[in-house]
Amino acid sequence: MPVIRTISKVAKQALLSTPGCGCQPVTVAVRNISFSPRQVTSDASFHSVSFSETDHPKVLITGGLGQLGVGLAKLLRKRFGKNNVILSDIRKPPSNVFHSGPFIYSDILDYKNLREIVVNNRITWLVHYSALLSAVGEANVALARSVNITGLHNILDIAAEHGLRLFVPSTIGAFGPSSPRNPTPDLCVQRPRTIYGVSKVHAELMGEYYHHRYGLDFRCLRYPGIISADSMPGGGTTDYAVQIFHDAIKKAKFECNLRPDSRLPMMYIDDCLRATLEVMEAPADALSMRTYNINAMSFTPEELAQELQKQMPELEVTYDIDPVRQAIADSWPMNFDDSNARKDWGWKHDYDLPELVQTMLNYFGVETRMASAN
Ligand SMILES: NC(=O)C1=CN([C@@H]2O[C@H](COP(=O)(O)OP(=O)(O)OC[C@H]3O[C@@H](n4cnc5c(N)ncnc54)[C@H](O)[C@@H]3O)[C@@H](O)[C@H]2O)C=CC1
Ligand SMILES: CC(=O)[C@H](N)C(=O)O
Repeated sequence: MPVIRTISKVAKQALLSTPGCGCQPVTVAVRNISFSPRQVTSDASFHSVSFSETDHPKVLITGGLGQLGVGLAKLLRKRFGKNNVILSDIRKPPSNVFHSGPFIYSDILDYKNLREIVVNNRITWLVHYSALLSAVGEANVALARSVNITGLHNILDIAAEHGLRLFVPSTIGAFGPSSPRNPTPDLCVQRPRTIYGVSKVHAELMGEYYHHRYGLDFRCLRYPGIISADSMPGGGTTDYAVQIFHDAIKKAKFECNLRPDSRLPMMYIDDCLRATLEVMEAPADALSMRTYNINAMSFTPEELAQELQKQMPELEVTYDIDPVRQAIADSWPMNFDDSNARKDWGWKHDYDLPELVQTMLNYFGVETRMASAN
């Protein structure tokens, strides 16, 4: 078993050369030692795509047809050029998305297909958005485990083999009932009670392990619940904060599936996508950690409804609690401490609750006027 012997020899040397007490991270760059974290045949060799900081990155976004991917592709294409950002998913793209830039089929559970896409397109940045979210994950644990954990393993191995910069989002859902909830710092107890949360803690730890062990340029932000106007959420606990706008506009009525006092951290999508670009562009030496909380605002359904009612006094909100979502919300952070992101790479949000509500209503107002003009 020549490959395995070589690996253990290199690993041993790396461990032995660790200075001091051995508590320093062992950084072994994949490209320097020609082995991959995945078991490979002895004649395989890996070449990282050399990415000079003056070049534009070539970006692949997985799970790109969900709530966040299309918006991120738009932002990155503005910055790096249309053809340098490839959206991928297992679903069929709507025609406006298909015609707005490169789109490719990619199932993250198909390792060979993923590797082919990375190689053929000379990908240098990978944004890994594929996932099953909290409520959908509880309804289908086996699939969530497979997509969120097995899929992540494929992504990590491919990113390490090809020297990619890898972004994987985590979430407020990576914390649980034994975490401090108000506020929740970056480093504290993480014992989530959902398969979604467990898979995200796994992603944080595996990404950081690959960073220390193989030199993978892993970057991770824990997103709050994200609110967007032109894309719908994919089955999470914070979805109510998007749905309320749609129902307010359509029917002036909204039935909320969380208790009126369920406080959760939230963020407008533009802040979330900008944070993602900013942390991806941050110089490595600015990052004292590889996983950061980011925050903007925290509110309850009642507070969101009151802010909306300032502009739409006719809006009626009732409550019909979904016990699964409520139990999840009760175990998540109420306020998020993102002081490390602010200190290390200058994170600053633009939208608080009043600006969020105004921006969402403006968006729908424009749409309504356009619809009635047609
Ligand atoms: N939207 C939010 O409020 C938050 C999102 N995040 C994270 O951000 C990322 C993106 O979130 P959203 O866009 O909201 O998710 P979403 O649920 O809207 O979209 C996920 C996408 O993954 C795709 N997918 C599922 N199985 C796949 C597979 N086998 N191969 C390839 N793609 C597959 C789905 O088709 C879907 O388009 C996720 O990792 C999520 O955990 C984190 C915190 C908050
Ligand atoms: C906060 C999240 O991760 C997501 N929106 C969910 O509610 O599952």
